[in-house]
Amino acid sequence: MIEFHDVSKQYAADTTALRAVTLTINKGELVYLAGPSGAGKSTLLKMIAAMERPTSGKVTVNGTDIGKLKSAGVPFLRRNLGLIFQQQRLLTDRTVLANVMMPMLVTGLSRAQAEERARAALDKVGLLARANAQPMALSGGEQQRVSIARAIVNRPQIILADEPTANLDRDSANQIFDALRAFNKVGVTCLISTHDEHVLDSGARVIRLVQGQLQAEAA
Ligand SMILES: Nc1ncnc2c1ncn2[C@@H]1O[C@H](COP(=O)(O)OP(=O)(O)OP(=O)(O)O)[C@@H](O)[C@H]1O
Repeated sequence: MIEFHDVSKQYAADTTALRAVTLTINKGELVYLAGPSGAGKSTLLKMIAAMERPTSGKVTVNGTDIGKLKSAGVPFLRRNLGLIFQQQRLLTDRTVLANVMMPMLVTGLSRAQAEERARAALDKVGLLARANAQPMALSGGEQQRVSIARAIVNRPQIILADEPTANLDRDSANQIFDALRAFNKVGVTCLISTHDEHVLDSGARVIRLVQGQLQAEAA
């Protein structure tokens, strides 16, 4: 479903974010992407969403070659992706419910349908009772759960989460991981980056990057 073949990414002559990365993530897998700050985790995730292109090598997502994807094809690719990225903050002047409804209104779903699905998504992350709150009235962990609800409302096949527990305490982080694992259980492929390896569950598949290079996976 997601394949990297000998992928390198160079931002500038002296900045190489990924070096000859080859990996396959199958449908339905939950994979953690670990590694220190600057290791290339965000770059790898951005490539799957066509927010960055490989300098060399090939990235395919559901059979689509990201390097060859025209800009008109990007929305079609992203329709299958639930993105939880730091730069996609909640709109602070809208309610929690309005934030979660937004991606559906963009795709032309009726307000009534969008609201019904948004409420169901908020329920799944345990925040239905806060639907009418303003995001700033929520804790950091709650805001991140709203971001998860917003990412999953269009029923994506793949969730990409970039450091979804950054700046959260242990309990809040565990709630985030529980929510993501629940979506994985119903078949959504999840790729989650983190530099906090304490939160990884034993037995999970962990892909580790160091200075842009993939380390051998533990068997
Ligand atoms: N848009 C960009 N332009 C130039 N250099 C960049 C850009 N994005 C990332 N880099 C550089 O590429 C390298 C990898 O960055 P990346 O953000 O992928 O790492 P990361 O593992 O996600 O780090 P962090 O955990 O701090 O987010 C770093 O040296 C970074 O400075």
